[in-house]
Amino acid sequence: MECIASVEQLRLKFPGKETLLFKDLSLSFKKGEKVLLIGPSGCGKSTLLQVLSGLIPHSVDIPMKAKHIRVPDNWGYVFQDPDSQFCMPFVDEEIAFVLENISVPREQMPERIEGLLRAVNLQVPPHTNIHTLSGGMKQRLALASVLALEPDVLFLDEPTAMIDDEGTEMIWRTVKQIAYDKTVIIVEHKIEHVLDFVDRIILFNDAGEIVADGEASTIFHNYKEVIASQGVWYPRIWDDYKKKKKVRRHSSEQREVICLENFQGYRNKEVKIRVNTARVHEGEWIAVTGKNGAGKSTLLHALMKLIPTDGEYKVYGNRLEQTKQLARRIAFVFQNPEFQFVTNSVWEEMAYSLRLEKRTEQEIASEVERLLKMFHLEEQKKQHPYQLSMGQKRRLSVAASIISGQKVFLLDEPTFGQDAKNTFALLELFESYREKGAAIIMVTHDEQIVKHFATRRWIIENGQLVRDEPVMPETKKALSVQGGSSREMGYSLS
Ligand SMILES: Nc1ncnc2c1ncn2[C@@H]1O[C@H](COP(=O)(O)OP(=O)(O)OP(=O)(O)O)[C@@H](O)[C@H]1O
Ligand SMILES: Nc1ncnc2c1ncn2[C@@H]1O[C@H](COP(=O)(O)OP(=O)(O)OP(=O)(O)O)[C@@H](O)[C@H]1O
Repeated sequence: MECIASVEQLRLKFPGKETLLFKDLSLSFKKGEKVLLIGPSGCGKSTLLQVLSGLIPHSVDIPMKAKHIRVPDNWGYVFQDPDSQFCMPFVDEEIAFVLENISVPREQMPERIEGLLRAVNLQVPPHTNIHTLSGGMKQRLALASVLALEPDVLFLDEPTAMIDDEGTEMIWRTVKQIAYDKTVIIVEHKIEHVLDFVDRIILFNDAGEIVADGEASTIFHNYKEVIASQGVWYPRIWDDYKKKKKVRRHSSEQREVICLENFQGYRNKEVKIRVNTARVHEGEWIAVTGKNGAGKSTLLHALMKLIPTDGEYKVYGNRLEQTKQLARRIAFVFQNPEFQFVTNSVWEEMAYSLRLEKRTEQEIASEVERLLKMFHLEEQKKQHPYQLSMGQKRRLSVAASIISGQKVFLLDEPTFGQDAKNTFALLELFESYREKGAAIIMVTHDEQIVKHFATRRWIIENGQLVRDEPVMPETKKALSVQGGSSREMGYSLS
């Protein structure tokens, strides 16, 4: 079959880095092939997609060399971070911009735009400001605007990382229908949704080398050990994890941490989140779940007073009115890690809040180094936070928020875009804090995380906390009879 994209002996080195990311990497893709790229966080999956599409070096000037590169003529690219995708302020204008580029007559545009929004189930008026969309809504729009192009080759870089389960299923159904005869190259950690679609899977190791390349139907069988050793997701990984999961201990302390009564959060003077009554205690892990756009991030923003609020809200019995006061008690991880970064290097980002606390340089250095190691970011310490891979950005945002030692955590999808190794390590770190009495409120779309780690669940629907329930006790019972430790699986952060 005809080759549509390839690289031969690719060598690439990021400025300021001592080592090559790819050392003579050769790879080719056939027309119509559906390929999934998997590998640990930071191994180079996104970079490779950018080389294959020609974005590197044409739009992003990175020194590279290759004996030969074949870039397809007509391609579409869904970026890992939807915010970097958009060039217009409104939803309809964003898609119209793409349609204009492929010469669709103006009078046909409204119908085409509505059809595309339906295809990704983005239920907002077409002339909505993109800035007001939730993370998952933005990802739906990013995909709609790429589908509008009708490209021969689709590069999809974790296109559903922030999309709810139902939406993820629906979006892949749409891609499968629209792109059944196209070439599709996918990077995706949520592999279960694409396994029936892809023909071929390529596994990379930490050094950006190919360690397995084969048919999708056999690769997990033939290379199971090497796949597991790289710490990437594979089918039924949670079953293996459960077998080795250590016994969960419940904190005996039940001190009240957060109290909410008739609490509301506003955006543009409109109530966007309402909580009639809720309590959070030490030792609780609350999973906040709900569809894209339901109001989960808005709830966390309200709890940090990043948006106007009213009603009763106490933290350890105190009414704290300012974000600054709250931040001393509560570690907050934003949904988009980039919104959090305030300095020019990974090291400085980690040191930032310790400097505010006027810690000594020696204390800062020792704490920063300890966490860099724990979060697998040592090699990146001099890099600008924006130059990290998505998984690394996510880990930096978590590490920088928890470094001050608060005991209450508001976490907005802290594991999205992570490989398995780092996901389990992060979850276990939080679990160790919870066991010692911390309180965790965590937004997630991952039901496995809810089942295995949460003690309670808050369901958000249409801007309201509609259910507050304990997580199925039999799950916890099942877990507590399992022995072993996570360390045996190599999932520990430390
Ligand atoms: N502009 C840059 N300057 C220096 N290093 C960079 C730059 N961009 C990326 N890197 C490094 O290159 C490596 C590969 O990044 P890439 O985003 O391709 O990884 P990835 O496999 O897609 O990871 P993830 O699964 O975490 O998204 C990372 O270690 C990253 O820190
Ligand atoms: N900056 C903003 N200005 C106005 N409205 C906003 C803003 N950010 C979000 N919204 C709206 O508030 C509602 C809730 O959004 P929110 O981001 O809280 O959803 P979410 O449940 O976190 O979704 P997701 O799962 O996609 O992250 C949505 O209707 C969204 O369009």
